[in-house]
Amino acid sequence: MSLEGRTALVTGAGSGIGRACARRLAAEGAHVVVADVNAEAAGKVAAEIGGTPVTVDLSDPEFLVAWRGQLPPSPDTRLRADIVVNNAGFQHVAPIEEFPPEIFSAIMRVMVEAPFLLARAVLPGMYERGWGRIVNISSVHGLRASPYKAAYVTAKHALEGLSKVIALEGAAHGVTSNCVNPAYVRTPLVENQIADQARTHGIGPDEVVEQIMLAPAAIKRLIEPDEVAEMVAYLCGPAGSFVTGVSIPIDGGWSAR
Ligand SMILES: NC(=O)c1ccc[n+]([C@@H]2O[C@H](COP(=O)([O-])OP(=O)(O)OC[C@H]3O[C@@H](n4cnc5c(N)ncnc54)[C@H](O)[C@@H]3O)[C@@H](O)[C@H]2O)c1
Repeated sequence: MSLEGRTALVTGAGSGIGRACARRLAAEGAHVVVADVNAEAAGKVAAEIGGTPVTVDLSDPEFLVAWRGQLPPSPDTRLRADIVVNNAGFQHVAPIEEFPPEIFSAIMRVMVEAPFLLARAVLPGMYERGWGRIVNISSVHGLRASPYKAAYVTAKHALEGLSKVIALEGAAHGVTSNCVNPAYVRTPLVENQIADQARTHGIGPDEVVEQIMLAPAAIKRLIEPDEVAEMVAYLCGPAGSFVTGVSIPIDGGWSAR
């Protein structure tokens, strides 16, 4: 129970990797604020782990106002968090010349601006208490590109930069900031991608996984959300206290090529 007494905000915690992170951090004793645009999903996960659900759309620049209104009253009006896991995200696949600009903007707001706004809100408190952990769920696409994922690749690369700047500014105040970079994780986001690609290429879902998704990886399987959550718990726990400003691939050897 290395995180007893800590409060962790996990965005997109209603599903997939975020849900696994929320459960894992709660198992370490943290009180978890389960934030998601999907109220039902946030409520379910929060009930499961004794956390606080927050319904929030991170594509709305005013999301912090909605967020504050749902948290239990605190003597401190600022957003209190010892740990932030920036996980919420989604993607859209299209060639650049057909990529809708409004979807590009929405992806940038959720995956780059929201982590920036959250950092602005929580860092002063972390600095005062001399302890904080920011973990950004980036991707292999934060380190390398794929065609047709302009917004996703751009957003993840930007998140890598933000994470390093926070690491440099936070170091003197006991705050670490890191990225975790998974390849394909078995979550609803990936299940949808498998179905889309099966339709596009006229092949079955198993062929999509084997022939397309796992092609660059050395270990030929999808990752489980708990395997990502384990790395997040490591970065937030005592063993991770000297690790900052890095990006850790969990990609079955993809980035070794
Ligand atoms: N699944 C993968 O293979 C994979 C690989 C690398 C990185 N990632 C990253 O991991 C993160 C989580 O992905 P996942 O696969 O668990 O996806 P998921 O679709 O299972 O879960 C994403 C969650 O984010 C929430 N969300 C989406 N838009 C939101 C918004 N505007 N405001 C608040 N919440 C919002 C959704 O409601 C959902 O609960 C994403 O940032 C994704 O880019 C996923």
